[in-house]
Amino acid sequence: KKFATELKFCEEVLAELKKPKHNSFANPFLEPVDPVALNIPHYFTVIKHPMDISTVSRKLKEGSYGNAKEFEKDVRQIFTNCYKFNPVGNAVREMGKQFENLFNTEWEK
Ligand SMILES: Cc1ccc(Nc2c(-c3ccc(O)cc3)nc3c(C)cccn23)cc1
Repeated sequence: KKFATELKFCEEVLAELKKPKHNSFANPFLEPVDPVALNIPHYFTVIKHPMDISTVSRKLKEGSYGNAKEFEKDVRQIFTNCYKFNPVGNAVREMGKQFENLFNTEWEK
């Protein structure tokens, strides 16, 4: 796809991920994980590439993504971080699964 239309699509997908109606499962992924607030001081020793939707949004606005693939890579980093840190059975892990499902549905449109 032409560069501009590719990034326009990324903006549209991001807008959908941020909609309040998805808040029940998207919430933990909208802002950077705060290890102090969450009392998980070891977070940055476990997660080498922190990522969240607000950071993806900023990078998209700043023109940091050369193409849709680079955008997708950062979004999927959010999911892999979630699954690496939150063990099976943890509620946030299940929220990550729901959030990934939403992204996959929008991304394939
Ligand atoms: C002791 C403990 C265990 C698990 C968590 N996970 C967690 C995460 C999280 C999200 C993404 C991520 O890559 C890592 C963690 N976000 C939260 C929130 C918003 C509330 C409660 C728990 N949360 C927090 C504390």
